Amino acid sequence: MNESDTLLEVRDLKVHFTLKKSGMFAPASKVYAVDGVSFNVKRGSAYGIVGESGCGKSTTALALAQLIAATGGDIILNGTSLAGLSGKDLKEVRKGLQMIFQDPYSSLDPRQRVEDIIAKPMRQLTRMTKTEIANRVDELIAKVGLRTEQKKLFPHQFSGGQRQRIGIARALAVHPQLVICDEPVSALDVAIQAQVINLLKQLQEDMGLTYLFISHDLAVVQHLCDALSVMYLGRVVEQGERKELFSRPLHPYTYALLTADPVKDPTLRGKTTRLRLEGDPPSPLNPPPGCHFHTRCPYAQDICRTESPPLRDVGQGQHVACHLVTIVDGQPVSPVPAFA
Ligand SMILES: Nc1ncnc2c1ncn2[C@@H]1O[C@H](COP(=O)(O)OP(=O)(O)OP(=O)(O)O)[C@@H](O)[C@H]1O
Repeated sequence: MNESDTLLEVRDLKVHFTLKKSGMFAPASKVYAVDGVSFNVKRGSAYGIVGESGCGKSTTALALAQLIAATGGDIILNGTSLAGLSGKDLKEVRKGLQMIFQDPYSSLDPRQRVEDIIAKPMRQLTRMTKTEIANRVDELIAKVGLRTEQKKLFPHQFSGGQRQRIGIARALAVHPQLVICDEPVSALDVAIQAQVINLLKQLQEDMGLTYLFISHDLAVVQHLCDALSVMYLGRVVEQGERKELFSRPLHPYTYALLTADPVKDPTLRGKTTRLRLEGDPPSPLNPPPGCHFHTRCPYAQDICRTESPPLRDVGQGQHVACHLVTIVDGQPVSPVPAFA
């Protein structure tokens, strides 16, 4: 990949939350919400981050959007490290990183008209004139499929899908370099989900947008994303291009996610053996030693219980953090069965 193709580099990102002591002599405890996450996002692409609830997806998104502070690591946008930026420089970077949130009900100010909601980032972050802002509001409203006269309405006068369209227009208002979508459709009905996903795809084609797309739903990620990382308990367990990862998952956790609901993905019907995960993920307050997944992995060996597997390049852009994946004749061999 050419250097200039990379819009975002995330290097060893860590977000550890320190919890208040429960008593005077109790030790302070830490939540290892994001614990050394690295990935690259190509300009003009859609990059997915998937995993179960609590694996650290939203925390990663918030840290990237500079809405919470990272504990460690670096975020490099367009070749510029964001570590230690402040004041005007930080404001400029924030402009380039806009978010679309999960809940279109709570993410829009109920007291503001739609035109003011969409205009707000332009008023705060740019020097655009009133006329320029008004024209851009009209342009964005049309782009997301709403009618111009609807700009005078308040959020409660819209359906969930329409509100998410307003959230998308607001995120695009200041021409962001990266649009971070945190579960943008999971609060919507299935039929509306498809409409919003198609709108995001259309906008990407029309405007050359780059997305970071956070979702627990692999079907949505498969539809929209070019490459992805699979997270488990604060770490990336597997990453690669969509085609490789969906046709040949190597990590037992990725395999379990992909085969969890074979009926939902018709392309996998009849080709997979289901790997059912028992129990919930352990707490990020007290992650298990070694591979975090070993407590739920049917293939776990002694080494998995003691040594943390690094994320290794296994060819074709695929990376996996599993002791049990080996390379034979240049090809990765995994303990999970290959799809038929
Ligand atoms: N401000 C905070 N203080 C302490 N712990 C936090 C805080 N924010 C998140 N966490 C914890 O960090 C872990 C990761 O949370 P996060 O919301 O990033 O996960 P997620 O994968 O996005 O899950 P979900 O889809 O349910 O939001 C969870 O255990 C969560 O309880």
